[in-house]
Amino acid sequence: MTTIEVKTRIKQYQIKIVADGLQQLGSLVTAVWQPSQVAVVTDSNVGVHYAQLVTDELTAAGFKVLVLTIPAGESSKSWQQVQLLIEQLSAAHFSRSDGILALGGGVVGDLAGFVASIYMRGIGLIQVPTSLLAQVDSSVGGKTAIDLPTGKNLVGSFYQPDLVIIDPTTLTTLPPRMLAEGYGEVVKCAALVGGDFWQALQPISGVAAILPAAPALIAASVAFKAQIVMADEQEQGQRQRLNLGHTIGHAVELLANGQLMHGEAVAIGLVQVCRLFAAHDLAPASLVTTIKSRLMAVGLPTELPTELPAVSQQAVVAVMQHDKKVHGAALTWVYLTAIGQPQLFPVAIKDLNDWLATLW
Ligand SMILES: NC(=O)c1ccc[n+]([C@@H]2O[C@H](COP(=O)([O-])OP(=O)(O)OC[C@H]3O[C@@H](n4cnc5c(N)ncnc54)[C@H](O)[C@@H]3O)[C@@H](O)[C@H]2O)c1
Ligand SMILES: O=C(O)C(=O)C[C@@H](O)[C@H](O)[C@H](O)COP(=O)(O)O
Ligand SMILES: [Zn+2]
Repeated sequence: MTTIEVKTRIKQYQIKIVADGLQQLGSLVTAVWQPSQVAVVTDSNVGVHYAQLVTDELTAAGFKVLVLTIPAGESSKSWQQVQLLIEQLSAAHFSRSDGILALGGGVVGDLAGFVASIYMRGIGLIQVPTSLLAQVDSSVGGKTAIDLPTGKNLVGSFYQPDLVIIDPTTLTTLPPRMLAEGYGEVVKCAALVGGDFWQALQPISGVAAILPAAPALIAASVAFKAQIVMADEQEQGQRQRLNLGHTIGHAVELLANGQLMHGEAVAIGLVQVCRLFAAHDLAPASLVTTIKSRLMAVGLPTELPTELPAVSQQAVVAVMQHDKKVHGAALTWVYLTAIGQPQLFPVAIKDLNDWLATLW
């Protein structure tokens, strides 16, 4: 078992990376929660595999369990699902002594985390991520969110969990496309860190190579993210680096309307931001091929999806104006001058069209 400590201004918790952690869930959870009611929020794919095991473990440990299943997919990060979950918690008389255990990918974690943060102004939350993306990124750091038609994650909170239990064994049921998209966030993280982490990606070729490397990739990603979150929980400064590839990625993901997964859109965003800053002579052009080769090695997309008419330059610029890195009249970009060397760069909103012109 690997344990990583996270200490923020108001919360201290542990991230535990445990092979077969679901089989030990009862004892892991009782280390932080007294027996009470637990709502296991999961989705229609993940619940089939793991809801029974989790329920049995929690019940044996003395908890009363309510399983709440949402439809799988990004469209569940919605007001409608927030309302449904909250009404179900209230109908079951959940109190502030009770908690939510988010069992699933980033969609479940973001939605259930948001609900935990607003129901009764905040109840207990444990993240049990089951996708690679959620294990390397979304379960850690306390960002919770739902989407609006105008942009990704526009409603949410910073709400740290009481515990994160990462069981890499759950990745054995994850479909290859989802394994690859989670790897998109690993490439982002390794590109920010550089050094041994970046070197560790060089032998990974083909989706099948991700699974055996996963425990080490998860530990490296989570350790890095925890450091950033501890230094800047609410993204006033250096946490913005974790948004590398997301300024274009989030806009493309939203406009693709379900055709691209988050990690796929981030993969496109990573390569395109390197192209953009190279075109403006602010970064070496060689970075484009360096990043692209790691993403293409597992079959991730790297080009703007020009076959989707909704993803036009004009539409991307319009969506970017809702990016949470807009401060006043400028949007802060994250880019790399080298692997392991992220930088921030503000661009005036009024200049975004011209700024992006080289990409289309
Ligand atoms: N809060 C954050 O810091 C943060 C960070 C990165 C991404 N995100 C968000 O996370 C979301 C993407 O997360 P995701 O890629 O995990 O998507 P997801 O939650 O939709 O999961 C991907 C698919 O895999 C399935 N799945 C998950 N685990 C499985 C398993 N073990 N076995 C079988 N099927 C499984 C899901 O049902 C879904 O169909 C996006 O909404 C993104 O904005 C949040
Ligand atoms: O944790 C963070 O901070 C990140 O930026 C991680 C991102 O990978 C993640 O997609 C996050 O949800 C993006 O947040 P947003 O504030 O840009 O919506
Ligand atoms: Zn992301």
